[in-house]
Amino acid sequence: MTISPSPATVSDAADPNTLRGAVELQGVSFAIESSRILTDVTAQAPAQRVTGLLGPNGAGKSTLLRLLAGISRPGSGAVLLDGADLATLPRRAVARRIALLEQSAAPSVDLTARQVVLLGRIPHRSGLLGDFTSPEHQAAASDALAAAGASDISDRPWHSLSGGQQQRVQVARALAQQPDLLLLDEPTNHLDVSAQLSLLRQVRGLGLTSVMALHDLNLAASHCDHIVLLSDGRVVAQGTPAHVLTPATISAVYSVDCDVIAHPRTGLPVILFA
Ligand SMILES: Nc1ncnc2c1ncn2[C@@H]1O[C@H](COP(=O)(O)OP(=O)(O)OP(=O)(O)O)[C@@H](O)[C@H]1O
Repeated sequence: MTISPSPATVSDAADPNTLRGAVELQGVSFAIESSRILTDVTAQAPAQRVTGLLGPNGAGKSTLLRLLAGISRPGSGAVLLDGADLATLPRRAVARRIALLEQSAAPSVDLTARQVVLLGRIPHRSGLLGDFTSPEHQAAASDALAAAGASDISDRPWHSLSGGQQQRVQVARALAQQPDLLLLDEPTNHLDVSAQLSLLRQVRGLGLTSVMALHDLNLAASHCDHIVLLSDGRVVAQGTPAHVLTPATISAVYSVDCDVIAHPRTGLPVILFA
C-alpha cells in the first residue's frame, strides 16, 4: 500500500473488499493493579473513516488507544481488527498493520527528521539486521514526509525542531509504517491553528482508518466522521458528531454550559461555550 493523499471515495465505502482497518471493541474492560480504568467498552471505528476519541482528562483515551494498538491486552472482552481478534494475530502482523503515535514519542538519540521517519519502517525490515537504505524504505519515508507536510525539514536534526515540527515528523513516522489503522494521541498538541487544521485535513485525506484522541470538541466536530465519547472509562455516546455533541451530553460529561449551532458554511456542529 502506498500513502495516497486522495480521500476514500464513495465507491471505496461501498465495496467491503477495499475496506481495511475496521475496529470493533467488544465489552472491553481493563484494570491496572485492581484499579478499573475501562469498563465494558463496546464501540466501533469504521473502516477508512476518522474516529475521534473524546472525553475529559483521565477518561481512558490513551489507555484505549494502547489496547487498540495491541500494546496492552484487555482484562476481558476483545479488540477486533477487520473481524480478527488482535490477541490471535502474530505480533509482527500487528506491528505492521497498526501505527500508534503517542503523546511522548521523542527519540532518545539525536537523529535527523528523516531518520526518525525511517524508524516507522522497523516492522517492514527483513530480519533484524535489515537496513533502511532500500529504495522501498526510502520512498515510503519520502511519501510520509510529504503527506505530513515535513519534506522541507527532513534533513534537520530532531532536537533542533520546534514542537509543531516534531509533531509533523512523528505523524510522518506513523505514516511511513503504511498501516491499515492509524492511532493518534492528541496529534494537534503544540500546533498552531493553521497547522492543526492542515494536519487534520491531511489525516482525513489519507483515507485510512484513523482513531485520534482529541480535546478540542470543535476540531472533532469538523474533522471526524465518527465520535466515541468516554467518561470515567465508559462509553457515554458514539455516532456522528451531530449525534454525540449535543449540549446535554457535553454538559453531562464535561460539566460545562454550551450551545451547539450549525456552521453557516459546512452545516457541521459548532460548540459555543457560555
Ligand atoms: N500506569 C498506570 N497506573 C495506574 N493508573 C493509570 C496508569 N495509566 C493510566 N492510569 C489511570 O487511568 C486513567 C485513564 O488514563 P488515560 O491516560 O487513559 O486517560 P486520558 O483520557 O488519556 O487522559 P488525558 O486526557 O489526561 O490524557 C486515569 O485515571 C489514569 O490515572
